Amino acid sequence: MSALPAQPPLLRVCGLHVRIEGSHILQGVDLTVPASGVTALLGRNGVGKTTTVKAILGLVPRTGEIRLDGRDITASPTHEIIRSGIGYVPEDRGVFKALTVAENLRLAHRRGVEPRYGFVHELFPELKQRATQAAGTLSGGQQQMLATGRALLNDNRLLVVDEPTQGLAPRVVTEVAEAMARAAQEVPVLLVEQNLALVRRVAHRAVVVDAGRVVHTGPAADLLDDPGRTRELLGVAKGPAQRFAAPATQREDR
Ligand SMILES: Nc1ncnc2c1ncn2[C@@H]1O[C@H](COP(=O)(O)OP(=O)(O)OP(=O)(O)O)[C@@H](O)[C@H]1O
Repeated sequence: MSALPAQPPLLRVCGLHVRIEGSHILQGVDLTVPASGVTALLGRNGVGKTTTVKAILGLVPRTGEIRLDGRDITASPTHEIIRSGIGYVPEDRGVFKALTVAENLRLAHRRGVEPRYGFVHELFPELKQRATQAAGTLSGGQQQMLATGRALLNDNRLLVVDEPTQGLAPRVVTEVAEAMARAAQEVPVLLVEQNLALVRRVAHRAVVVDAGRVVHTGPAADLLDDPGRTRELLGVAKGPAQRFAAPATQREDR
C-alpha cells in the first residue's frame, strides 16, 4: 500500500497525557490522521494504543489537545465527540448480545443522519441475512462485522477501530481486511492492529507508540519493508508480515 500525498490532517492530537491510578500511561502523544486512507496505530503490548484511542474519545481523563477538522474537541463529552463524526469500534466490539443484528444496527443510528444500510449490507451481506439472529450467537468474525457495520451506518468523518482481528481465525482476518480496505475508500480510519499482514494490506501510514509516546511516524510500507526497524519498534522476531501478538491459544478460530 503506497503513501498518500500530503494533505491537511483530519485529526490532530497534541501533547496527550493520561494518568490512571498513579500510572503515567500516555506521556505526551502527538499524532495526526489524514483525511483519507488508513493510519495504523502500532506498538508492542501495553504501550498505550488503546488508551490513546480512548483518550481521543474522552473515555479516560486526559490533558492535551485534540482537534477534529481544526475544531478543538478536547473539552467535549464523549457523546458529543461521537456526534461530531467519529465512529468507534472498541476492542470488545461493544455489540448488544441479547439484541438481534437488526436491532443493534437500528440502535447505532444517529438521529438526523441518513442511515447507510445499503453501504453496510454491501460490505457485510451476512448482516442482512442474519438480521433476526441474536448478536450473542454470532461468531467472533460476524460480531466484528456487526460492530464495524454499526460505526459505518452513520456518515462519520473518521472511523476508529481497535484491534478488529484479535482472536479471529486467518480466513476471517482476510474478510475483515477486505472490509476495512473497502470502508477506508469511504471514510478515513485510525486502526489499532497487531497483525502486520493486515497492516501491510490496508494501511497507508504507521504511527508507532512506545512507553506512552509516539516514536515513529511514516508510510506503513517503509516501516514494514525494513525488518530491522520493524523488529526494533515492534519486537517482531522474524518476517515483517508476521503476526506479533495473540498466541494461537487466544484464537476463537471461527
Ligand atoms: N484503567 C486502567 N488502570 C490502570 N492501568 C491501566 C488502565 N488502562 C490501561 N492501563 C495500563 O496502561 C498501559 C497501556 O495500556 P493499553 O491498553 O493502552 O495498551 P495497548 O498498547 O493497547 O496494549 P495491547 O496491545 O496489549 O492491547 C498498560 O500498562 C495497562 O496495564
